[in-house]
Amino acid sequence: MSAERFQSIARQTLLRFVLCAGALALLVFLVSDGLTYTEGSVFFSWESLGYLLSTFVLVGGILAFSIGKWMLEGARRVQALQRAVVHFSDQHRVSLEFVRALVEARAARRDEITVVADILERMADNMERHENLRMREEAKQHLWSRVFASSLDAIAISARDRRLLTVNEAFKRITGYSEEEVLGNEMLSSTVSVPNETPLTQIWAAVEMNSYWCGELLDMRKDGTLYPRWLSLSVVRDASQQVTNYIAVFKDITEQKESEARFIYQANHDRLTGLPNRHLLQDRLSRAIRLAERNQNQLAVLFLDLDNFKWVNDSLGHATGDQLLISVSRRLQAGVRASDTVARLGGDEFVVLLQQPAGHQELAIIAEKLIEIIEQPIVLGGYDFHTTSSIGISIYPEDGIDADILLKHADTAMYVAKASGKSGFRFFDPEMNRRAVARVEVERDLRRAIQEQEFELYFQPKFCLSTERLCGLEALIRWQHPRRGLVQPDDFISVAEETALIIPLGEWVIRAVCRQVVSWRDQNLSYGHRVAINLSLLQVESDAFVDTVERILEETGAPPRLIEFELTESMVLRNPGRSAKVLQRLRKLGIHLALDDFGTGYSSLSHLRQLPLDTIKIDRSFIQNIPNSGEDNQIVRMIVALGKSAQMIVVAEGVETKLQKDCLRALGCDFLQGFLFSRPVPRQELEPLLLRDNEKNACPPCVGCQQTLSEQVE
Ligand SMILES: Nc1nc2c(ncn2[C@@H]2O[C@H](COP(=O)(O)O[C@H]3[C@@H](O)[C@H](n4cnc5c(=O)[nH]c(N)nc54)O[C@@H]3COP(=O)(O)O)[C@@H](O)[C@H]2O)c(=O)[nH]1
Repeated sequence: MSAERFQSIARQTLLRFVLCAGALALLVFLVSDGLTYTEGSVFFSWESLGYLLSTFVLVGGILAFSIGKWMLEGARRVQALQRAVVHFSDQHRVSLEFVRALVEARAARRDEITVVADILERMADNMERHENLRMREEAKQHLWSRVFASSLDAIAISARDRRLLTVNEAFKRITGYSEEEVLGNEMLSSTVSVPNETPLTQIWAAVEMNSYWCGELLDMRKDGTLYPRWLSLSVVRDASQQVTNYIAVFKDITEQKESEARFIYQANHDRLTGLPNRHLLQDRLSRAIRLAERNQNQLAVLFLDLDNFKWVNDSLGHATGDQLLISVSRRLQAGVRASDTVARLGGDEFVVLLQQPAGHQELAIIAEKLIEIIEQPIVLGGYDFHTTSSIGISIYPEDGIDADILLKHADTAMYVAKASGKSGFRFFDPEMNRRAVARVEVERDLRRAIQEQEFELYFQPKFCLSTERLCGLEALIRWQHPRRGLVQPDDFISVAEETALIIPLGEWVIRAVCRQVVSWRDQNLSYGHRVAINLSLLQVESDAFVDTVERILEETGAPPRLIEFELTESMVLRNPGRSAKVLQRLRKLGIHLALDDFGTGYSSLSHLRQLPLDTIKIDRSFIQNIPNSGEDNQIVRMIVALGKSAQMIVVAEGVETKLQKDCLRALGCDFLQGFLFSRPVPRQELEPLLLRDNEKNACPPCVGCQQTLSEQVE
């Protein structure tokens, strides 16, 4: 089709549309193959020109082509296309709505399609949209000014020279300055300091580079008071990326800082005493170590533990225990320099960190002083209360070069101080550490040994002085360690007691003895009156103890009269009221009760008389010095006399010489036990010594045996 013909068709169509449908514009395209347009033109009615020029003229033919192309495709897809929207993304984001689109195919020629677009209401829509946009813009401006005014955060806007142009209400409230007073001032001019001493120039450089900076600054109010503020500083740039303004948004973070400080304080201090806790102590100790390393100094860690705190807590209650801890913490603080640290690790454990001690001698003086000030009476619940403490000392660098090791070694030394009689102090030495490590191994092995039943009983005979015959046995535990061989009780009983493993271990001993006495009875083997079993404090204090004993007796069928329990004086005196009750119950079961190691606990026999005891065993320490020590002779004589007057059997333990034996005979002892007669021996060695015929070989009546014999007859 020629260009003239195309123009002519277009004009005719335009005319028809303008006349018939009030069309404002006409787009005419020539599509040669039914798909691709080859030519196009846009015609506008005179009425529409006023509106269209501003937008369409700019894009001219290209726009016409785009619209035409779209319409062609649209028309093909939806034959009856009535309504469609096309968006053109130019700067003004013009949206054209084609109200009606008609496709008119001129049948005469297949390659000739005239697309007529009737653009109606478009301009009115555009106008309305422009108006809406303007109003929205105004509303936005209004909203922004309200946000600016009512923001709780202070906002300050400066020009590109950083001189303030405007500030909001929050700014005035926080800083105390009016707008007039700060306009023209340089932004951030009231800053006093920046954490980490970052210079302001560095902050501005960061803003220039990243368009943003935020951080904490210390600022001065108009009244001269300082406050921390959290500030965000940003840059406004124009289209050519030139800085036009700076915006500072900040808030007063005093409260936030205070609550942060409170949180940090709580995380680092003991709630009860206000002393540094373990966490803070470790931090201070690590710093002190670094400093000492730099300055080639020493420092010392004193680990302090109260000797009877558990008793206070259990007997006088937790409130009293708390009072005691507060009082101790104050005394400790008063006892050292302000530059030293007193910390509470928990419970009754305190640590004193001493900077630059002069040496062992000075440390010993300080430790003694601390023990002494804690020993001063403390008024608890209206009463004067005395407490003692034990201290372990470790020194940097000789005992360790890191915080954990120094604390661990001071703790080990404290443990040794406590074990060697309490109310004292000890310096750490490597031997202590070796023992501590060995102790951990013993505990681990003991747990396994209890599972695997690696224990066995040895028996040490007791002899009657008047008849010189076997009159009883003491059962003594031994541990057949798979690696270490036979382990003596002194090497594991204390660990078992500390770890409470003595409860299952003690139960094993009682059960094993009960089974043994039944077995010997069944074999008609006589060992005298009974077999003694050593008890530990923890067993006696355990609520279930008497029930356990009763159950074992029932389970094994062992006659209670064949069993004797040995308790030490210190065990009984620890809680006399409770001990008396336990002993009464055991006595009621028919079990004999002996007081072991008598004479070491300074208890009066009159006190002990109130307990249902059958036997007292004079401690080996008195026996070993007789007959040479007149004093010990005297003590043994007295114990024998007191025991007799209380109708108790008196046993002397640790008899090693004939002289001792003769002396004890002269002093009137009933039974003797000791290496002179026999060491503890295993069952296999003992059994050949046991007598076959009960009747014939039983210990004949003697002063010491009267009581037991009468019971046997019963
Ligand atoms: N709670 C438990 N404690 C127990 C148990 N078995 C033993 N023990 C206690 O262990 C301590 C050490 O016991 P052991 O090594 O068996 O020593 C006993 C005797 O061998 C020793 N002894 C006896 N005669 C003499 C002597 O002439 N000289 C001398 N140097 N030592 C001698 O005394 C120990 C028995 O003492 P005691 O108990 O006071 O009668 C020891 O304290 C045991 O109590 C257990 O099963 N449970």
